[in-house]
Amino acid sequence: MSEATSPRVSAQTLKQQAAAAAIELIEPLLAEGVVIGVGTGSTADCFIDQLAVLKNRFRGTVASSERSAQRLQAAGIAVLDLNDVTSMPVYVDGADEIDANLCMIKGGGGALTREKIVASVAQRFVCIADDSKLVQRLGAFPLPLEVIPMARQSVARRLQAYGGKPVLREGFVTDNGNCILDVSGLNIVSPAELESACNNIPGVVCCGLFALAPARIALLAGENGIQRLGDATL
Ligand SMILES: O=C(CO)[C@H](O)[C@H](O)COP(=O)(O)O
Repeated sequence: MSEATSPRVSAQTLKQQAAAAAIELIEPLLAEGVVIGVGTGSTADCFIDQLAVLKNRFRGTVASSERSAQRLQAAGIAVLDLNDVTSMPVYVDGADEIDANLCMIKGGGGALTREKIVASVAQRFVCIADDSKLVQRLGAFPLPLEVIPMARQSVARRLQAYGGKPVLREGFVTDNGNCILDVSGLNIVSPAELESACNNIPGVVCCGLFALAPARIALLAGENGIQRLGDATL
């Protein structure tokens, strides 16, 4: 890459900046008894690392993956079973793509099902990412679907009927013991309609579209600072 086109700020720094913006946003919510939902991925890792400083100011977390649970525990942050938690004020996670309506494609790390479950219990989803994740239309990133292994071929045929090109994520097993199909070539005109359609395919455990319940706030870090989309207040 030439000097003229090389970014001034590294991708890792942008992720840390997005995570820091989320910490600043949620800090007023922290109190004894409060549980925070925590996502999965390299940006969520930055959030976990920064949340560790505040670990004595809230009850604990629910993690969206074994990977995040391990990182939280290593940081000394309590990890709770979702079955022991009735409410969470916020869920913080990254995304593979996000559009202006705060609909997302998630699941690049394969944790989409637990991410959607934990997010569904939280009152609001705060998406943190570098601004390269902001797209005009979702779908350049292959859409991940978690699928029951016995149904991977039948699900793949149904996705082909939608114009998709499903590829099995080789050698990958989700935390729930299932496989992932990464589907490219989809023309995602209506993310919510496609999410509903995928949800209705027998054998699909979870679709990586988060459009029926999009993020409420996105904090996108770029060379010129944090771009905030969505609700004006938390
Ligand atoms: O959905 C996810 C994991 O299943 C992640 O949120 C998504 O892949 C973004 O990850 P990263 O922050 O590493 O770019």
